[in-house]
Amino acid sequence: MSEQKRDDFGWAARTHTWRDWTLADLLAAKGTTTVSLVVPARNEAATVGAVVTRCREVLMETAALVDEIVVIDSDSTDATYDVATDAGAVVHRASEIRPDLGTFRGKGEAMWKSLFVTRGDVVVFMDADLVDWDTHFVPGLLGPLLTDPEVQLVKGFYARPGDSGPYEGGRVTELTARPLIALLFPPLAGLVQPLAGEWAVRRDHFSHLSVPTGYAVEIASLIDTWRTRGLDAIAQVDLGRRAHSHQNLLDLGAMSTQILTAAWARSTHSHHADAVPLTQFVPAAGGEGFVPRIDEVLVVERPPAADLL
Ligand SMILES: O=c1ccn([C@@H]2O[C@H](COP(=O)(O)OP(=O)(O)O[C@H]3O[C@H](CO)[C@@H](O)[C@H](O)[C@H]3O)[C@@H](O)[C@H]2O)c(=O)[nH]1
Ligand SMILES: O=C(O)[C@H](O)COP(=O)(O)O
Repeated sequence: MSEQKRDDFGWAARTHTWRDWTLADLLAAKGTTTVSLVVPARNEAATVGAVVTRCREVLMETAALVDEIVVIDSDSTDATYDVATDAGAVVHRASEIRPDLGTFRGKGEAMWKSLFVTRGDVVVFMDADLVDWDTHFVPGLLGPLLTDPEVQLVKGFYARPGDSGPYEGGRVTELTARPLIALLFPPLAGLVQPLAGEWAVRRDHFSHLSVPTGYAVEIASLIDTWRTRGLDAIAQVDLGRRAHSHQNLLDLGAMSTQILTAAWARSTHSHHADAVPLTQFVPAAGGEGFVPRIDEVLVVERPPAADLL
């Protein structure tokens, strides 16, 4: 396979490593800019405590880079709320934020709702299920935003050590996101991890975007940022390595459906229903043969939060 680049749309110029900035550089560049770290979490009692504690100690107490750490509890049925509170985060239940706006399941919903309870000029998102990561993720993501006023959104990328070696992007990334980008949004093809949950964005920009309530929040934000602000508004930063807990393949099918729907809506087509019926096949009771299982995958989008603040 040829590794020659046909057209990288200038991604080399907007690709950085977290080592490009020291903490001292970033603290100086931060000035009066405020930073919120937002962690959407659904049933992450096992890992959210370490994410909050380590970020609080290193990024709030040792260095004043982050002004608040907010966990958005996304309909958890485990002890996520209490564990995150004990670790020192401000914790909100997504369903209790702006109850007048109703509530939907999903990660994008938690992130959209975070705009109503945080105050940072810059919002950094980080998954709660990280098991191999470090606190430099946050300064790394802030680097381009604090030093280049044109940048609106910064994606993290990393090696993802796994069964098929360190260079795969993840199953949905390789089987849905990359082919989709190649077909419909080729200028975004230079993104190493388009679905990374570790990314940062200016509040003023994110609050003007329509936000899918589920897992399409990442792909939608990238497409909409490129369309409204141009490619120079996006940067990506190598954060080293990261491992997380894995969903089963059938659940990733629902994630792919949400991503495809959001991309479809942003292509020349549009989709108006709130859910897409996804047929999957599971073993029949008794173990003989397979039966269809139809999952109504939620694909609702929230309007720009700026209209509702
Ligand atoms: O309804 C939900 C589902 C998930 N999460 C949280 O969102 C984060 C990421 O969820 P996860 O299910 O671990 O996602 P992945 O399978 O790892 O999916 C990857 O790809 C998704 C699609 O772009 C991104 O949204 C994810 O951040 C990214 O890690 C975790 O903290 C979850 O607890 C919620 O807050 N609410
Ligand atoms: O980024 C992805 O493609 C999804 O998070 C799935 O990742 P996984 O295949 O490593 O579970």
